[in-house]
Amino acid sequence: MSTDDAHFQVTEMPVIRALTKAAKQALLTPGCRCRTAVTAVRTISVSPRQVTSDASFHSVSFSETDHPKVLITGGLGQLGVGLAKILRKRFGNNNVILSDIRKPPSHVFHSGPFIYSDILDYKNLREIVVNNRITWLVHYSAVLSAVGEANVQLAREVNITALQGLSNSSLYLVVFFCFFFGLHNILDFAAEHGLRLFVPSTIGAFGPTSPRDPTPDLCVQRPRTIYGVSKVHAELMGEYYHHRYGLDFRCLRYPGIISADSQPGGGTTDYAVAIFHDASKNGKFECNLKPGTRLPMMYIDDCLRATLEVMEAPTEQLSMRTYNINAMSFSPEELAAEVKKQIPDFQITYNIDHIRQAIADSWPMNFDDGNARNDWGWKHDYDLPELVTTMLNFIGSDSRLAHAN
Ligand SMILES: NC(=O)C1=CN([C@@H]2O[C@H](COP(=O)(O)OP(=O)(O)OC[C@H]3O[C@@H](n4cnc5c(N)ncnc54)[C@H](O)[C@@H]3O)[C@@H](O)[C@H]2O)C=CC1
Ligand SMILES: CC(=O)[C@H](N)C(=O)O
Repeated sequence: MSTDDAHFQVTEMPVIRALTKAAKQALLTPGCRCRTAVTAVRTISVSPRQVTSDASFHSVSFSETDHPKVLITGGLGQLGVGLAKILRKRFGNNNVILSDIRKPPSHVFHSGPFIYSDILDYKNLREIVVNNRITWLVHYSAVLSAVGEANVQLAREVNITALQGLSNSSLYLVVFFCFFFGLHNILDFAAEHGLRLFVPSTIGAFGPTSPRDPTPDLCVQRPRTIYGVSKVHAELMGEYYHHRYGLDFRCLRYPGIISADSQPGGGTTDYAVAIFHDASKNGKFECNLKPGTRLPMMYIDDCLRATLEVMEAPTEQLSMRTYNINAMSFSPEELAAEVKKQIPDFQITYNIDHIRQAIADSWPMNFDDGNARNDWGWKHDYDLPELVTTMLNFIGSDSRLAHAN
């Protein structure tokens, strides 16, 4: 026996035995999340398809004329605060709850309901959904592509699993026994409570063997990042729950999203946000992708409007449950040329981040969103010139305001 094997036997086997025993007991113990998950899945396996239409199965009654009551998870990232703003405008301030595991800045905290919610904690999520009579769930929590490659374990936990702080061998075992899945938590109680569930996917759900110019909705999906793998998993699980249990699952594959007043959370397309801040402040930018790297992109207002539109689309208009959406495609050199039109002295240099470059080289260059346009009328407002003008105006006026204060 090698030293490593001996070490494994001494340190890991008792852990595995103890976990096996605990997991078996837990499955038989009322009140355990493991049992709850099993119960939830069993319950929904005879519903909502098989119950009669007048059966009072769901705890939430939701007529189409009511405003939805929305919970946004992972809401303090690049997209959540903006989404809460447009949903609150439409449905009323108190009907949209923003949640995250981070402390909100004071302007967010005072702009409407905010609640702590860790998507890894099934009981906490369930309480929030029940106590607030949530009818729409927007599941934004995620670890993005570049951060995910730097920390695969974290990406796997947040994007797929809900286990923390366990060694790999015990991790697999407990996952197997206990069904403690983050996304699966969400799917289970979304189905159980009849929620409309939105989970965003990404251009990163495709890989080097997908057609890249353009990439259609349905084609080979073999991503090479943990982020992409977790998003394909979410697409497939959501669609499976839709077909199997009638879950109202809706999913858009977003391109890289560009925003002025919120920072991106560690993705491959982040350069397309940073360039505007650096151009505005210093007149120069060091780009971490090669000049010709073309990727699909979208201004945040288009992205958030698309999200609201697909959530409001009548079911009969949705021939699919996962749609590509797109607005434009450009490379760093094309973006720099457009910025230069407004800041003539602007200079771009290149210092390639090889991990991000490899990711970008495996992603779509152009995104075919014809199905979204045909089915529910998707139409973008911002092309490259409008994007650049809007971003520079916003950042310019913001920094002028900061200087004045
Ligand atoms: N921003 C973009 O360019 C794109 C975003 N998307 C998707 O849209 C969604 C939102 O994206 P962003 O706002 O950019 O992400 P982000 O990375 O900026 O924010 C993610 C948020 O999730 C939170 N979070 C992490 N672990 C959590 C946990 N255990 N429980 C609850 N919250 C947790 C973080 O605190 C963070 O505020 C993500 O699912 C992302 O994959 C898809 C394509 C493009
Ligand atoms: C396109 C995305 O999903 C995100 N912005 C990333 O670059 O990881």
